Amino acid sequence: MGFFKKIKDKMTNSSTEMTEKFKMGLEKTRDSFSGKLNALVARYRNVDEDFFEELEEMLIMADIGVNTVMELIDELRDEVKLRNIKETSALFEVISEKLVAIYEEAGEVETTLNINNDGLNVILFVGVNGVGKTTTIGKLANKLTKEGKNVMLAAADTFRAGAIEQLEVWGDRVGVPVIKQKEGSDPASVIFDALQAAKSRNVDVLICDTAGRLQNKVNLMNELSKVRRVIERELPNAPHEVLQVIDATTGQNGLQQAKVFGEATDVSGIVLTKLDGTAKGGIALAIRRELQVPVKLVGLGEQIDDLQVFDSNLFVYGLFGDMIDNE
Ligand SMILES: Nc1nc2c(ncn2[C@@H]2O[C@H](COP(=O)(O)OP(=O)(O)OP(=O)(O)O)[C@@H](O)[C@H]2O)c(=O)[nH]1
Repeated sequence: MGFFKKIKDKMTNSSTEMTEKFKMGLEKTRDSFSGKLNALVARYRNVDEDFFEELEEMLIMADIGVNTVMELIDELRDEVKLRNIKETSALFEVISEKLVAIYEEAGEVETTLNINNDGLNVILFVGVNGVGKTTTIGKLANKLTKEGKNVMLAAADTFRAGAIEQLEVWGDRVGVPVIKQKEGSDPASVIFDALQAAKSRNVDVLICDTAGRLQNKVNLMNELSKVRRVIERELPNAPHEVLQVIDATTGQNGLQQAKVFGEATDVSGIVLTKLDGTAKGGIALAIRRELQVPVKLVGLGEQIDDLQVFDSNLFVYGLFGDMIDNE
């Protein structure tokens, strides 16, 4: 069975709404990626070294990451020999298969959030300013509320002007309480208050916003480790998730940010926002491969329900679209 057919079969487990979101959210990447791939295949009928060189360049341009692309090209070369593939047009499916394999080989593919059904769960959000952190917290609060969870927000980004109010707007919109203090107060103290409130009000999920000052790594580390210490002391096994938000449109820069945050705190998952706003969606694969941290959620648009659980098969569907539809 061809790989596109396999993806199509696997997609039957996903709702049509989810499938559509991935297809629409990845439109820019698909137009660029599939468009270039089609042109390349039309130009080089036969698989040869020149073809591989251009393919390599094209994949690097899609932000898949140099190391990942090198591995991918090596594997493609092997596959071409093994299956005795002569025509470039036969490579679409092999490429899609390798993209999924690259993602899955990097480790466990568990992308669901670690949320237990009984007791309080704490999710800590980290990331630099402007990447879509507050918006993502709002969207996640909405998603969890819809799933029947009792959600609370902690406004521990006490540094950026307007951050507390912005979170409150989301709290009102979704209908969940926001625990806050005044601007400039100690984030760890806000988190402490929020934990007490969450415990006494039988909250299922406490989502904590934090400030993202990348300019000063020592401050960032101190702040995050203090916040963590408070959480760990007040609730064993918490935080259940530390999610770093990365803006997909910043490409390889986002990868650099992730490395700094990774040194400041243990990150359990990545939220990749604004995938709909970039033609370089390949960054999702680079992050997985180069950081060894799974992409757990993706932002595929500005609407409240545009935050989706990442799925490597749906991602590849987003990249190839009609080719898979027409299988
Ligand atoms: N198109 C698109 N826009 C998004 C997505 N996620 C967030 N945004 C937009 O990105 C902008 C910045 O988002 P914010 O949530 O304000 O940024 P932030 O990271 O909270 O900023 P800080 O609070 O400073 O960390 C907003 O205009 C959001 O609507 C997404 O997945 N797709």
